[in-house]
Amino acid sequence: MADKEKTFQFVIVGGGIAGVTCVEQLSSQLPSADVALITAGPHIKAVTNYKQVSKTLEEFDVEEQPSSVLEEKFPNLTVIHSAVRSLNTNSHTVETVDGRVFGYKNLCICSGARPKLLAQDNPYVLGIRDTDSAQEFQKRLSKAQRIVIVGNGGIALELVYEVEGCEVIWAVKDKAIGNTFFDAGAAQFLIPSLEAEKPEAAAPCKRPRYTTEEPASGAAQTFTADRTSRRHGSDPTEPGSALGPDWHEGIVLQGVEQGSRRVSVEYQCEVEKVFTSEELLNSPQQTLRPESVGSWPVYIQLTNGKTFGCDFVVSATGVMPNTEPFLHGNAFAIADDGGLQVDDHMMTSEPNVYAAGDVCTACWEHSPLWQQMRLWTQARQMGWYASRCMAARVLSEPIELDFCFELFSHVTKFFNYKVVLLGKFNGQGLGPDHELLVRCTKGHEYVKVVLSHGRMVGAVLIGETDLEETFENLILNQMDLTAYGEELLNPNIDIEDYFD
Ligand SMILES: Cc1cc2nc3c(=O)[nH]c(=O)nc-3n(C[C@H](O)[C@H](O)[C@H](O)COP(=O)(O)OP(=O)(O)OC[C@H]3O[C@@H](n4cnc5c(N)ncnc54)[C@H](O)[C@@H]3O)c2cc1C
Ligand SMILES: NC(=O)C1=CN([C@@H]2O[C@H](COP(=O)(O)OP(=O)(O)OC[C@H]3O[C@@H](n4cnc5c(N)ncnc54)[C@H](O)[C@@H]3O)[C@@H](O)[C@H]2O)C=CC1
Repeated sequence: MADKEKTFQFVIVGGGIAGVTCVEQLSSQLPSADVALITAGPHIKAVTNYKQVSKTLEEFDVEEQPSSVLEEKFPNLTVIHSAVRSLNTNSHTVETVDGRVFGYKNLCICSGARPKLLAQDNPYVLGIRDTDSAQEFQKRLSKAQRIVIVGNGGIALELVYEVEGCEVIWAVKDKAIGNTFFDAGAAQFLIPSLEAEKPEAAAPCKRPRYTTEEPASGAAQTFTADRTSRRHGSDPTEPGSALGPDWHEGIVLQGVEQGSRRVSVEYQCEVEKVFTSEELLNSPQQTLRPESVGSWPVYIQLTNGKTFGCDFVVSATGVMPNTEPFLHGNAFAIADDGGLQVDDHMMTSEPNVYAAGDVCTACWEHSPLWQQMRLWTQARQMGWYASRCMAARVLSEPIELDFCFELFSHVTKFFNYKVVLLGKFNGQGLGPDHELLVRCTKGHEYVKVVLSHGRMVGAVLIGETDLEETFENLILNQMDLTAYGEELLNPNIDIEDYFD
């Protein structure tokens, strides 16, 4: 191993939302500390226009910026453009792929996650994570007549709604769509949107997009995924930062045909096998051969006995934390989902090593109203809190678990509806010991409240319900709502006034 080039007080690995938030907060709190950000690509993801909407709900935009913007803002910061190849927690050093070695006093790993693909090396199976993979998807889609989307979470929900001019077969394991966010009732509310035309010219998105081209010096960038160039200087084998809210706005998700959306859902099935045309022709099991054999480049056999030919398969089947291979050789405690276990100070099992964002698994005793989901907001919150924990340790100050981990909250958009999820929105972990109240107006709104022992513990709000702040308060103050019964969702009562 080469000699140590320099030892920094803080080294942060990863230029996604978790790593960049961590760097910004550290540099603001400890302006004289020596901080290094090690990240593979030339760009970083920065949170802009941050707005605390209520006690726990937050909104912000995301900008992909050249890392020089960060260095100009924080003179104490050095950005090292290379991926980490290995970490040695005994010697407190990291080695980058370009052979340089840096020492650290405190390290925060924010290396994100990568798609957990159904078939790792199959060229016809794509995952979507960063700008490059989104571009590859768009390029392949533009020539496609039929694709199969496997998975029932965030990416699948976005794609089935957005893709046009191409037949989409959507294979889901469950009885209803969107299992990571919704119950069957909400799914039923949303399904008609798949058959309806997309509303004309959606309001222009205020969030800046992500780029693929070198910007004018110091400028933030715009995503134009019809360009085919790669991120300059980036290694295509290294994962870039994850896309985020509204990533698909501004890129054309259009297949080879004209016309609108055509989606058919295959419920309660998994993938048995993915075959190429040649493999099918050579298969001894004649029954596996669909009539179309030879006309598609790839075939997918589902556990419901059906086989579909298609141009390619999108594996939207969740993510795997990025710990391989650079953390090998250390004794990190790893959670069942593959994440680095962190305690309530975002510290891993290795001394002076913290982690934040998609790469980590929150292993402290959670508030009864919070759960981890690998989301943009949680990446920001964890990066921010990890930096505060590191600073508190250096300053020998006490620090308590941040309030943002009290209540799970997520605002997003699916099928052109605003979606707000609060607390145990799907009764997670409550067993049969809970009650649901639902109010639904077709095509307008879906409101579900989860009650446990008369107290509100979660809610799903789809549409412009304007209920999020009141419900957030009711969940946080754990008021006994037994006396209100179903009146709680009576549309003729102004609930905000009621609980004022
Ligand atoms: C298509 C898509 C849509 C999404 N939509 C939403 C949404 O609407 N709302 C929402 O809340 N969340 C959404 N998410 C999830 C959200 O984007 C992630 O949870 C979040 O960005 C994770 O941030 P992170 O900083 O932990 O990781 P990442 O953004 O993945 O950043 C990790 C960084 O680490 C770097 N890195 C990796 N390995 C190394 C290494 N060995 N050495 C150096 N650097 C390394 C990478 O280059 C990258 O810069 C979406 C995700 C995807 C893929
Ligand atoms: N609007 C939002 O909040 C969005 C959030 N995201 C986030 O981005 C990340 C990646 O998104 P997704 O890949 O959609 O992950 P996800 O975790 O949201 O969903 C994964 C889905 O794949 C299914 N699945 C897992 N293994 C499978 C298998 N072998 N066969 C069939 N189905 C399988 C799961 O049941 C689940 O429905 C997630 O962290 C997600 O939360 C992504 C898009 C939008």
